[in-house]
Amino acid sequence: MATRGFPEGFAWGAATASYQIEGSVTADGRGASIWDTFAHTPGKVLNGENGDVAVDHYARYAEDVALMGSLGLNAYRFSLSWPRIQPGGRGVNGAGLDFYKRLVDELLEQGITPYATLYHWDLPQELQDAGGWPERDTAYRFAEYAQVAHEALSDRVKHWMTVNEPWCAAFLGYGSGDHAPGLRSSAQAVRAAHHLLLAHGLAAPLLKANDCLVGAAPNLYAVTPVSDSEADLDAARRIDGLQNRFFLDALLRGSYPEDVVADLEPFGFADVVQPGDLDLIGGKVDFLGINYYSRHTVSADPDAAGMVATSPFASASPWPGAESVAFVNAGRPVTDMGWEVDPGGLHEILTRVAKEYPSVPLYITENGAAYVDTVADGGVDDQERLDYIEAHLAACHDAIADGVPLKGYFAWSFLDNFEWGWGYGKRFGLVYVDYETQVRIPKSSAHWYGRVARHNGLS
Ligand SMILES: N#[N+]C[C@@H]1[C@@H](O)[C@H](O)[C@@H](O)[C@@H]2O[C@H]12
Repeated sequence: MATRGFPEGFAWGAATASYQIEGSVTADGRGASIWDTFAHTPGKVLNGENGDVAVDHYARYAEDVALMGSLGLNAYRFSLSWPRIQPGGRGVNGAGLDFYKRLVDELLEQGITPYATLYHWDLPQELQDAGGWPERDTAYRFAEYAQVAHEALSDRVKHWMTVNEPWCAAFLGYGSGDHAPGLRSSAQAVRAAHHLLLAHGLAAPLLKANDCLVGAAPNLYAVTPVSDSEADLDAARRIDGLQNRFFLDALLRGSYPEDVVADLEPFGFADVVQPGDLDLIGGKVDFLGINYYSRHTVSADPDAAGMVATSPFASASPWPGAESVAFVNAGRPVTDMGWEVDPGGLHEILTRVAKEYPSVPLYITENGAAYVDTVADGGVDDQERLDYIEAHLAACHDAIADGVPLKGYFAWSFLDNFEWGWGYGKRFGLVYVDYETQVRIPKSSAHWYGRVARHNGLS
């Protein structure tokens, strides 16, 4: 019995993404994505690993959904592979859509509510060849893709997210180059950031048809200066602006923060936004997803590279707006990613968003931790990951008690999977995957989380 109960109907889920788990990258007409190209480029992914096989979810989806059901999850967040549905970024590949129809039918059969993300970074390569996200037309191609997917699935999928972590897609993909397509241009990065939001704005009205709800899933961080010096306070303002307020204001208010626009002026940002764009972008969500992992603790440092470890090859070039900002460790325990464990930061983000952007239902669309896992006696005892999730769920419970309209939580991730630049070197899953045999082993955190879901709360 839960002593710290959550609201009735709370969504207890786990999250994944297409390129990270599916594999079968040429099956049934799938085209190449920028991550196929990037991962096959030497020096971009640890040990030269890629998502060609991943964890074979395209073939094993029924087994994986059955495992979700047996554990007790009532929701599942997954992403659609754009190049599986539109191989060259245009048209319709029925065989690609059929996979997602099969997947959704398995979920519904298990009583699991599907939450579909349209863009989790696997842009069709042909659209990148035509300019990618810095090119305004890509936003219109996305809206067409969204229409195709929605027409095929909206009879069964009622929760849609347009873009996952547009900050990563823009600033790591086009700014630092640590993510696909691996370009390093601040001007391109800020263009990409706006066009990802424009893509959301163009698609959102289309996705509401057929009684559907639409959201987006930005990655938000609590941000703290190392001191109250003017320089450190400004460093925190800049990072909070670019990481959080740029996306929250656009999505929820239909505006960009003036200070952030000024910070981005050197990169030509003012030329990117066309009249009417922000009216298209703002106020379209029925809910907001929040991906939360940790807090940024920052200081002003003219010699700083301004990067958080997002890949083993983290470049020295800062993402736009992070010049002369150092990201420091404040002494908290860290996960295998080197990210500080700070559940208080999640409570801070939730209560801040609820206060500053009121009346928007919220979901934690990603939260979780990488730790080194070891199989022993046929099981995996991942107490650190369990403790991480429990502490963050306790922060969610406190936030709800403080009036935050939190409707669900998705652990990242259901399965160990391809962790972008880290390849298979970082395990975030509730379920362990033996990458040689593809055998799944629910970790102790999976069994515990399933009990939390079934009891709708923490003990
Ligand atoms: N790194 N890391 C883990 C996790 C990544 O695997 C997801 O694909 C992203 O949405 C987000 O960055 C978070």
